[in-house]
Amino acid sequence: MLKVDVKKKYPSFELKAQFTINPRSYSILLGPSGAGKSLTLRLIAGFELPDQGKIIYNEKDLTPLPPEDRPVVYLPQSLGLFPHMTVRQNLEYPFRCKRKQPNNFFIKDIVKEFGLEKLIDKKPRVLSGGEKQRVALARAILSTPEIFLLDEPLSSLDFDLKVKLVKFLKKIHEKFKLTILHVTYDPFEAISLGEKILVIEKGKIRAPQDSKTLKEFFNLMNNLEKYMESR
Ligand SMILES: Nc1ncnc2c1ncn2[C@@H]1O[C@H](COP(=O)(O)OP(=O)(O)OP(=O)(O)O)[C@@H](O)[C@H]1O
Repeated sequence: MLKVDVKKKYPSFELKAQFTINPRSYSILLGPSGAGKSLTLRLIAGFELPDQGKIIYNEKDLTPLPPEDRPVVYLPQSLGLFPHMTVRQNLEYPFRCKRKQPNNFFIKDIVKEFGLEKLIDKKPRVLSGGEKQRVALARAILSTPEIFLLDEPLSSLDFDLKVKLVKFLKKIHEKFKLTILHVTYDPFEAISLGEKILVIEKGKIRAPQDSKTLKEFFNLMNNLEKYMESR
């Protein structure tokens, strides 16, 4: 289990985050722009350090560890694919990073699962938004982390593609039994994917069992129908 209990203060923003993530669960951190979603992920990944508090994973304190020693992968909004490398080279990167020979059986499996066969020798600049998302997710899986931190992974996609990738993420989550924390401002993504939805507003995360949050959650569900109709 991942336990987050941290505070971080900037001159114009303060984050107080206290929540837990269960193993193999799909959790959503839902909130508007500027609420502190990316900052929360960056604290868990170790790219930022908290002013107070700790991040504990399976009884181990991750707080003093550098990003490379944490059992997490952080998938940024920009995806971080290497533009000068082909899809294959991007997928091999997690192995090279750990100074290991690429596991070609594992790569082949993932390429098939993610439908990347025809893209394998292409460079990221010629891929569509959805294809880039799939390559980035495939590469994240090949790095075999224990926790996936996905920062608005579907935000740049049109609605039809988003629906496809939502289904795909669900399938991948179930098949590989992943622990995912997915950040979004989109209630559709939250409700479609989240087994647990944490709501963040102005740097404060409210636990899902909190009644106000639940009320908001049900309002979101009611709004979902209207949202779908409006597309
Ligand atoms: N290194 C930093 N220095 C100063 N302020 C920061 C820093 N990092 C984040 N902030 C502030 O923290 C607030 C939350 O930023 P964050 O990127 O977490 O928002 P977000 O919820 O992910 O928004 P978006 O959906 O637009 O990406 C912002 O007001 C931002 O200016």
